[in-house]
Amino acid sequence: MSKCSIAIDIGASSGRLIAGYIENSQLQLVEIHRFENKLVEKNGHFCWDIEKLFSEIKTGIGRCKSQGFTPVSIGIDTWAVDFVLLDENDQLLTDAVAYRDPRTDGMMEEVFQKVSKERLYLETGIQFQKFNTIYQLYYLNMHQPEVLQKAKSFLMIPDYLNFLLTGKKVNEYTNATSTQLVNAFTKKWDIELLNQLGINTQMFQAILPPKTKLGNLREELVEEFGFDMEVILPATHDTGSAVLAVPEVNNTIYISSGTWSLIGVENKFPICVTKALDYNFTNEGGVDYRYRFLKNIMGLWMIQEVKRNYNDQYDFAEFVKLANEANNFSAKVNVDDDRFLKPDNMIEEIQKYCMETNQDVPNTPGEVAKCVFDSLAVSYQTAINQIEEIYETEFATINVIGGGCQNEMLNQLIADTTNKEVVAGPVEATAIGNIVAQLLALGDIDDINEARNLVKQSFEMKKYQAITA
Ligand SMILES: Nc1ncnc2c1ncn2[C@@H]1O[C@H](COP(=O)(O)OP(=O)(O)O)[C@@H](O)[C@H]1O
Ligand SMILES: C[C@H](O)[C@H](O)[C@@H](O)C(=O)COP(=O)(O)O
Ligand SMILES: [Mg+2]
Repeated sequence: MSKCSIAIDIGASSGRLIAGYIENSQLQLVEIHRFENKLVEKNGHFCWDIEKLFSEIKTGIGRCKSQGFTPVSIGIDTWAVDFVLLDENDQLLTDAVAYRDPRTDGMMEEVFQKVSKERLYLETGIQFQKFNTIYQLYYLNMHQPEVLQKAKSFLMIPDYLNFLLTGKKVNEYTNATSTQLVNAFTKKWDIELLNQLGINTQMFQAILPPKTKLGNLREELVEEFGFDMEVILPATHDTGSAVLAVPEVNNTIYISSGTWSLIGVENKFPICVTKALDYNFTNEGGVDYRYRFLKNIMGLWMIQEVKRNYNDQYDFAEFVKLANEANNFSAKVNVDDDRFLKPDNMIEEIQKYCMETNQDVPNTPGEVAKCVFDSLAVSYQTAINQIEEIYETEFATINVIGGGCQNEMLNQLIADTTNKEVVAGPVEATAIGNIVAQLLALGDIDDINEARNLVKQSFEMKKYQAITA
């Protein structure tokens, strides 16, 4: 039986359980279990099926031994901002409502009546996304105050899954920063801000950093699995784990390319200057209290929805092939328009946008896909220009990580549009960062530099240069 550490990485479109271990000075990965993640409608809201997700986690853990692995540790990472509330008996008071649910429409403006946008940004350094946790809680404050008053525990999605595994209730730092309720400098819950918004401060848990050893499994789970293991906090915000796996951060802009495209750089300090506010960049927490200066771009969510609209008739590789064949189609959309956050039909929304802007309307799967990929590349270029304006320097390399780095057409489009070298990989950057954080906690790796060198020597990266016309 091989000893390993297990990463549970659950993104907005898929989850995976990956076993990781070091052999021959390389990080070896074995995918043990992969499952779909998607929104479900529950009690009038878009929600995550948290019970199904935990069941999939247990299925994956149950498969380890049969695949020859004895896990010594496990870490869970997921998307950001979303949470559940527990009552005094640790029972769920809320569903796991998803950030794409329209309940937060207008909540940002309500909060600005109490706290200015400028103050929020100067203190938290977090980008203004209408689905941030602060606006979700403010919705509850306005429409279901009794729920907030009864709440004894606020747990973000990975925190809750950790609670189900261990019985321990903590808030992990990198994900807590995505709430826009953590002070970027003290790295603690901003109690004054919470009080000003009338949000119950008692339900928040201690904020603990990545590499914290949370404890062992609940007894009943040890019996169920036939083995125990340490539950360790990675960067439980999936993008925080992905960025840890970026092999070379110097002079590099990363694009964590999955359901979202998170484009940014790694810092040792927060950047909360006016220009960063104007361009809506964020300073999410990273491992070792570094900062992820980045912004959300709508991402491959758009092609995921196009795929769904075509009843999954084409897979992602086929969309790339069809887009390449539609190379004369040139209409583009502003991917960051809120209309693309959760449209009833993504294809129709893209077509409407093109009509409204007097462009050719995409009618074939290839034209729609090309419009999405071309539009993403333009949005990346804009964000890169903004980063270089704020940093007053040029970055030489763009490192695309995550599932989207398999989109060779988009990688080439990014190189052509930005005239920079694009390095693609690793695909499972998030899971890699998750495992690496565990190995750092276990002392198998000394520090982040050693971790990034291990990633560099373990995974192949593909390079793209701009093709001049
Ligand atoms: N073979 C492929 N070719 C092109 N794109 C791909 C391929 N496989 C996956 N993708 C892209 O990767 C995306 C999923 O990336 P992933 O990081 O797994 O997302 P998340 O973590 O948000 O669930 C898909 O939406 C798709 O656009
Ligand atoms: C809603 C957040 O902005 C989102 O979680 C983002 O931060 C993120 O991490 C998305 O990861 P995916 O793997 O789902 O693209
Ligand atoms: Mg992901």
